[in-house]
Amino acid sequence: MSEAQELEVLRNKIDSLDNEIHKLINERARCAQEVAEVKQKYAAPGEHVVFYRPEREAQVLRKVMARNEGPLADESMARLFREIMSQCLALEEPLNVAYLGPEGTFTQQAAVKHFGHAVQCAGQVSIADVFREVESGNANYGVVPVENSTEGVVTHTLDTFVHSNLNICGEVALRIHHHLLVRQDATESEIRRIYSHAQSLGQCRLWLDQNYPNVERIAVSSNAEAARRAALESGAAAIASEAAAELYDLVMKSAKIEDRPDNTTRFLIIGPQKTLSSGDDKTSILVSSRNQPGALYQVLEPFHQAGISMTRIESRPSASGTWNYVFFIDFEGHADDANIAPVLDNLRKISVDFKCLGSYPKAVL
Ligand SMILES: O=C(O)C(=O)C[C@]1(C(=O)O)C=C[C@@H](O)C=C1
Repeated sequence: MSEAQELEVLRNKIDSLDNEIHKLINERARCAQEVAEVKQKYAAPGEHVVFYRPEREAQVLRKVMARNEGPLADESMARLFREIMSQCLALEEPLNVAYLGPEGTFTQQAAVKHFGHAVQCAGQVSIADVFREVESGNANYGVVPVENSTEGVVTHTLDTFVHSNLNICGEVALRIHHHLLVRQDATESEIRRIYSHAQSLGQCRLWLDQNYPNVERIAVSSNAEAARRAALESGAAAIASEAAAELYDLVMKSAKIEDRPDNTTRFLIIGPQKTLSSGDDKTSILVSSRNQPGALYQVLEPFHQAGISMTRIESRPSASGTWNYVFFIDFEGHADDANIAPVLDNLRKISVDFKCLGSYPKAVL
């Protein structure tokens, strides 16, 4: 057989497989529409029907990864299913997602990674605005950064939870690569200012000390804003993502300049609903205690007793006079789990204030 003939045989096979896949995807979409009807049928009169089910989505993606035999990588296959589910959910209910903008931020990438491309994303100017959009019902869900492996916690996000009634219903981890971006017409000697978000300047501190020790570093509200300025001002550069480079027509002068190659940011999905157990979950709580000897020990000891694995603890000074410290604690498991519910009940009793910020599936992708 000639090359053309061999290709024709294989392409015919691909065409017929595509046909099958196409039919199956639409069959799946019709099923999702039926799921939506069932959800509506069983909702109480006037009840807000919740179409988005993070626990089910996590289970679907975990199953995809577990049964995958290749040659496609587990993660690549899960990303394909992520998109299929995103489109199926959009048939049930088109979602609006507020994220810490503007367009081109890592938070936007996190939103797309978590929800897929079938949601309507709206960039907000601050973390507080993301919370407000969801609280007012303008957006169904919100996405905010919460911690970075190099720079630590995003204090703004934690502090906003203190006065918010929203729940955490998901998490996303994103590997963060920073690039030094300049205008197409820029030359080395022309860089006099480098713009970026304070967190990103921190994540590239050593690289900047080595390569641009005498250049002014200016913290701005987001990396995308930094890119926007670098595009407008001569003598300016930005530390930002590849997406921001494309958006603002900048070129990458130096790529992957983050000090630590494993630089990762964790984002939270916030929404009005509580999430059911997916079988592999995390819970975030906020606990305040008095400034007295043994207070922190009292908070932590029940976790140890119950064999609950803590993944993070963060303390923040209390804004009100009544709280001396606020502890933000993440641990493995769901608030409804038999070994966890009594620990939370106990904490509720012994703390000055206590809030369960939400139980949610561990990030799959
Ligand atoms: O199982 C459901 O509840 C569905 O709505 C179906 C489906 C899916 O496409 O698999 C879609 C949206 C939900 O967020 C979860 C899963």
